[in-house]
Amino acid sequence: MKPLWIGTSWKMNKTLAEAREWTSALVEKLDGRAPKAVQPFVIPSFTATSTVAQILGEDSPVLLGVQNAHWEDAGAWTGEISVPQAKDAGAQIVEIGHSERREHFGETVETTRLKVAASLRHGLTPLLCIGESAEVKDAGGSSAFILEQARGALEGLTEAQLADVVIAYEPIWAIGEKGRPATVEELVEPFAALGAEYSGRVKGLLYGGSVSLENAADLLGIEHVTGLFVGRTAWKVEGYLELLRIGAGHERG
Ligand SMILES: O=C[C@H](O)COP(=O)(O)O
Repeated sequence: MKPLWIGTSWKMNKTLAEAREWTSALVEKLDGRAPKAVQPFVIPSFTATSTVAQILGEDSPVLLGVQNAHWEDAGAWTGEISVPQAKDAGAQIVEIGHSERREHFGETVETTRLKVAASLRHGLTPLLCIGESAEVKDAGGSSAFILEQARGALEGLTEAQLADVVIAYEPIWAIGEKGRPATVEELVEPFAALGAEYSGRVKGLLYGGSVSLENAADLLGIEHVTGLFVGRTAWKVEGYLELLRIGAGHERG
């Protein structure tokens, strides 16, 4: 049975002192072991990547990621970082295509495809985020929309490469302060569509968007869901540890 992936992106939050505090508390509580059948991961801001890597230490049960990386290995791309630089700083995961990057920073299906390929080329796990707007959902187009995003980004991969990819379905309407938590009923169909195409072929099919201590267990119970990608609830380490406990206690069919 593959582990449940339970992780957090800090988005544009946390000073180095805050990053140290969160990570040190996590390391102390985990004491070198991941909770049963759970793969924890954390995705800090770029500035904290190497600090978090040092605190996690070598052979940590917690994987480390970056929130974005360019598809070129180096060059005149002001403001960007490359996958080799992310790897050099200690990252094992590259988050790609979060809706905030698609909306505000011009991320497209084509750039997500290039970034997935670059991550795999350097042996890092692409964490591909997909998700539809409220307008697309209201028009009944959620599953078709997210499948198009996934297929576009993963086009041309071999089965072996696909097996290194993690997909996170994060409906835009469910993310952040302005989002509304999705009900289990609303997520069954999109996950059935994703599961029909990718279940068993990718490393994980995660759900993200207003995950809380109240809804986490129910979300993990949705067919084909094999993990959670969490923002606000995990930014306090106690919240993250509680989510890991919920994951460890989850009975899988
Ligand atoms: O990357 C995480 C997601 O965007 C979810 O954020 P949230 O849990 O604060 O809604």
